[in-house]
Amino acid sequence: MSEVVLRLSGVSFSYDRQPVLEGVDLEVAAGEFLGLIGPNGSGKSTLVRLALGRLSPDAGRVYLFGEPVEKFRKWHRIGYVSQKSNSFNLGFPATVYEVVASGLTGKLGLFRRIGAKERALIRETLERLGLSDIAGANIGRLSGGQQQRAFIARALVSRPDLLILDEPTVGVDEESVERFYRLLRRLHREEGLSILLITHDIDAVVAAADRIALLNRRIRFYGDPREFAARRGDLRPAGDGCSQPLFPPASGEEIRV
Ligand SMILES: Nc1ncnc2c1ncn2[C@@H]1O[C@H](COP(=O)(O)OP(=O)(O)OP(=O)(O)O)[C@@H](O)[C@H]1O
Repeated sequence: MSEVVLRLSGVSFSYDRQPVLEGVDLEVAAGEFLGLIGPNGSGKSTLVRLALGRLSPDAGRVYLFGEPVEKFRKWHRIGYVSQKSNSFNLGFPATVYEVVASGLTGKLGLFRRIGAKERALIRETLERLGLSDIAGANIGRLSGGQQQRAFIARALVSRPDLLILDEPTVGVDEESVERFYRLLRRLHREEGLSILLITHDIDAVVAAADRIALLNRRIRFYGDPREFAARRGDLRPAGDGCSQPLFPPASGEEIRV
């Protein structure tokens, strides 16, 4: 049986008294690429915060690599690019190299210095993401696409087994978005990286992922991307009683939800 890198089992969560997630079951198997989609405010980022142990569920359990999240300590096994990375304190005078190096803090601890092994890891990661030529550039001066690659490089430098990306293509030009999906496919297919991608790029994620989860407080669909593509016009936001489909049928254009 293949390892499950992330499992949410019966997870419910409310902010104050407002329920945001109810009875969510979800897993990412080793080497799997799961696309998580859903309308604005449907609980996607909250699910990620629970998966990373930054919030505790009101009910249910979260496991990372088979361990309850509250006991999990091997954070270098997880690379995380948050929704806010692109607005990451861009006035801060950090170079691309320094941003990528900061991804090793979890592995090294805050006070251990970077040695030859770590420098090699950083160089290799910069190379892999096509950032070597701009390693010395100030992050604040780069294009959205270059910044995005720098944040992905920061998440990858500790050689994680699971990469979690929360809407990484927001504010990034079209060509960089295409390049981003090519990169994800390569990391997933050639390097066996497990990926949880939260996105509004439905067509792109349906084409790239192994499985799709559609969230709207509860999981509304969980399965094969081709089946999702065939059924997307029938999926309702609040179950069968609702007449409004959650997505229009595919039109060949990218549809934002
Ligand atoms: N810290 C918070 N305190 C109170 N309510 C919150 C907080 N964070 C999010 N919410 C609310 O919880 C609900 C789910 O938010 P969440 O950010 O998880 O959704 P999302 O699917 O990631 O949305 P989007 O696609 O817009 O990023 C929303 O109604 C949101 O307003």
